[in-house]
Amino acid sequence: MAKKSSSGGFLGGISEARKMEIIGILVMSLGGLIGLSILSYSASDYTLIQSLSTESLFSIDRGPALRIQNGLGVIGAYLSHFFVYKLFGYVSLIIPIVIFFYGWFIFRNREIYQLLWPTAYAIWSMVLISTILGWFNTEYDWYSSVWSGEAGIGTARILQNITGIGSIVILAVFLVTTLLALLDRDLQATVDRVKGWTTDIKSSFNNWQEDRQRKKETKKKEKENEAQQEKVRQHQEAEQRMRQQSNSVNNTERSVQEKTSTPEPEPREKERSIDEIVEQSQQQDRERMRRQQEQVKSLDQRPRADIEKKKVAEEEDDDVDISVYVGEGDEQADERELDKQNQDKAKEVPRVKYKFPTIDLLDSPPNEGNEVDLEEIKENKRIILDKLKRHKIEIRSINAIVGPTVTLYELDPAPDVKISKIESYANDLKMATAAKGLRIMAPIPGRSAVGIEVPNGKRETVYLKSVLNTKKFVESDYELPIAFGKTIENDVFMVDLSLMPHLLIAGATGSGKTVGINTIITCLLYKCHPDDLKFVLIDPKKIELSLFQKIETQFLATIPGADEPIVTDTSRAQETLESLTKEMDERYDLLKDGMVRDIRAYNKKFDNGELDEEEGHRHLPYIVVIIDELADLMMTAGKQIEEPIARLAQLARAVGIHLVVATQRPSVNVVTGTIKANFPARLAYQVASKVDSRTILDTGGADQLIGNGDMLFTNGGGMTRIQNAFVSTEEVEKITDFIGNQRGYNNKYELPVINEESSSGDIPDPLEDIDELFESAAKIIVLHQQGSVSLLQRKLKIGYNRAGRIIDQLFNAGVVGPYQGSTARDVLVEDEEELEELLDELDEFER
Ligand SMILES: Nc1ncnc2c1ncn2[C@@H]1O[C@H](COP(=O)(O)OP(=O)(O)OP(=O)(O)O)[C@@H](O)[C@H]1O
Repeated sequence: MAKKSSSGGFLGGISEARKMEIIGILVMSLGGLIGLSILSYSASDYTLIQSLSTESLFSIDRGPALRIQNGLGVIGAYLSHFFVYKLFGYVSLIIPIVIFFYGWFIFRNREIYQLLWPTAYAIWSMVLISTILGWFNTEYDWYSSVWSGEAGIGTARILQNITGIGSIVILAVFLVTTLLALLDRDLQATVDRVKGWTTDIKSSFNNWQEDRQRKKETKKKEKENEAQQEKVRQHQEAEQRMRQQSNSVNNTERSVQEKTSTPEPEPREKERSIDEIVEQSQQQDRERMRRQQEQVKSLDQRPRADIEKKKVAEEEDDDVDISVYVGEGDEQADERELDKQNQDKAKEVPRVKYKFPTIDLLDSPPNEGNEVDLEEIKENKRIILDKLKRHKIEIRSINAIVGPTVTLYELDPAPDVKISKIESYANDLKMATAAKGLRIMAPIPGRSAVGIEVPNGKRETVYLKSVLNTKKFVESDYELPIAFGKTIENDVFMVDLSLMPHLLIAGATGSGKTVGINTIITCLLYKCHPDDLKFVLIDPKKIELSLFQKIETQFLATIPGADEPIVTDTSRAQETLESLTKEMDERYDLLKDGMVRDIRAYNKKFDNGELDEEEGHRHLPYIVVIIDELADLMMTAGKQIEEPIARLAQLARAVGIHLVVATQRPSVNVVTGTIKANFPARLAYQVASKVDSRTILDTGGADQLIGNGDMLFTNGGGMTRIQNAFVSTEEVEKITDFIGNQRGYNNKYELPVINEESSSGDIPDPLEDIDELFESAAKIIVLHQQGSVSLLQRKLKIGYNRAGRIIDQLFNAGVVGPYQGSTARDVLVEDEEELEELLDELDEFER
């Protein structure tokens, strides 16, 4: 519903949208009436109205006024005299047409500034055409002045005075170029339209094929399901028979054992279908990861011929060639291209009026490209060769690739040199170059060369604008594109977060993590509409992400009743993560209901109107959860935080929930095995030690980085060194102001309410809604002597919330002790015998 205007009075009750519609109609009518008066212009009307007295206008007998031929009467006679006679003749018709269009734009609530260029074009055409017609009027008496008006004739005369007969040639040239400009625009538009049609036809054909395929698969699955259910039914019947037999033998035993072994067709089926979705999406992820790894590899193996090459003069005292390369980097896009694309994208979502941040909010780099210090390169070459010569290692040639932060020296050793030997002299080389951050790759992955990265004396800041304003970023069709920065070859390094699917970041304090997170968020803000993306920001340090509270109504998702848009305390963080797991479960149900495999297919189906809103279907935005400082959370809440993170990381990829988790302390008790196993994409800034580097990257290297956004990225395959793009706090502020000052959504995106009792230990009535798995759960807990939610999740293959609920019921029944934070609850029942007694008591109590 349109929001009512808050101002009081008569207009106070009218919504903004309705006001615009009324104004639009008024303006369109004005245009229509002026048009009518011009079209019905009659030269005699003006003489007639001059003879009319004011009284005659107000007399009931209209008399002479009746003779006015203009469709708008006396007013029309005046208006048309002004427009047709005084201004540009009938060509003045362009003016009411323009006014009409303005009215239409207001009526449809469209951006008026889009009419600026067409208005200028229309006015220019009006002056030009009336001048051409006026020119004929001045030359040929027979030609009526109503076509050009006095203004047209006047401009034609002035032109004739200045340029004589050449004036008609000039006018003809203007006319042709004006027409060309119009034709050109339309031609492009026509070509685009035709292209659009062919792609539409293609995509609907593909959709049709996909649909057919899907239907086939669904039928197959249904058949399988039926067969499975039949099996389960038979199994149940057999059990039933057995139960009846054993009933007479041992009544007590039956109650516990049978319930444990009875299969549950409904939840099983649900689990199975979720498993299928997960399995399929994992398979897709593996495939994507393989492609990304290939991409990274191809970066390493790229022929050097396609980058700009400069050769340093050879030195006299040695005969080793050195060639210096500077990557040309990615092609820059037109300054306005991203903005234009975003304007179109915003129009496609009429649900909310939204303007993407414009590229000019980002600072322009002071100078393009990085300077190459040839002296420094020569000096490093000399040191490297010198050292290696002393160890009798012969090098045939050297390539130096100058990146924004480091220069990579690629050494081509003589055939008899053992490459691993060079690595053993790493420390020696480090001492000799006195360079902090020297990294040796022996060999460079996929090549038979040795790489030595030496930091540049003067490093180049990679401005975010120079990364975002490239064709690569602008034209990318990634769902969640992140352009981290530039590689050593000056290429923009870009990934799709929706494919990664989660990202683990580590870096010592001051290494550039916060800037890195700001880069990630900014990239997403420049490419994603708030309808398609929400952030959940968890910031225990309280200040790092506070800048983003301004975009609350557009981009932030919170739990209901949250007092702050950014989560800063641990218990809230825990609640939020649990709520996210619930959102994930709900999304899986929606996907299952919609019979689709992932969020893309689901949204496509929903947007095509194939899913019913009344059945709870909705457009699902991606949710990017950013945790800045995992260590703080893990130290205070441990398992309570780890569990939902691991569960989200394992399962949430298909439903569009992605995690970006950063930590200063990548120690094993923060980045635990469970967390690591579920985060294949890792990003390391400079860390304090080799051990830290191993924890995050599974290998050394991050300890050799040199801070300020120097980073290593791996997605399970190779490792890429990147200089993180720099975005300043001021730039982020400008962007968040730009977005935050817009009206946004009436309601924030709220995550589902979690079952309070499952996390806080509130006590539900023990006799109400006892879970079917209650007794099985009790047995498991007593058997393992461990009152933990995750144990039940694993053993019973159920969700976190359900497991939590059962634990609370077990607490009420006296099987486990109270909630004790990060450690598991105490088990109060010693063995199965005691448990059976307790359950019997409970049975009696129920009766
Ligand atoms: N990509 C970059 N390019 C240039 N300078 C950078 C870059 N990233 C960070 N810096 C510099 O390093 C400083 C520290 O960065 P940042 O605040 O991101 O570190 P941090 O790892 O978040 O530290 P902490 O954990 O203490 O908050 C910045 O103020 C900036 O001057």
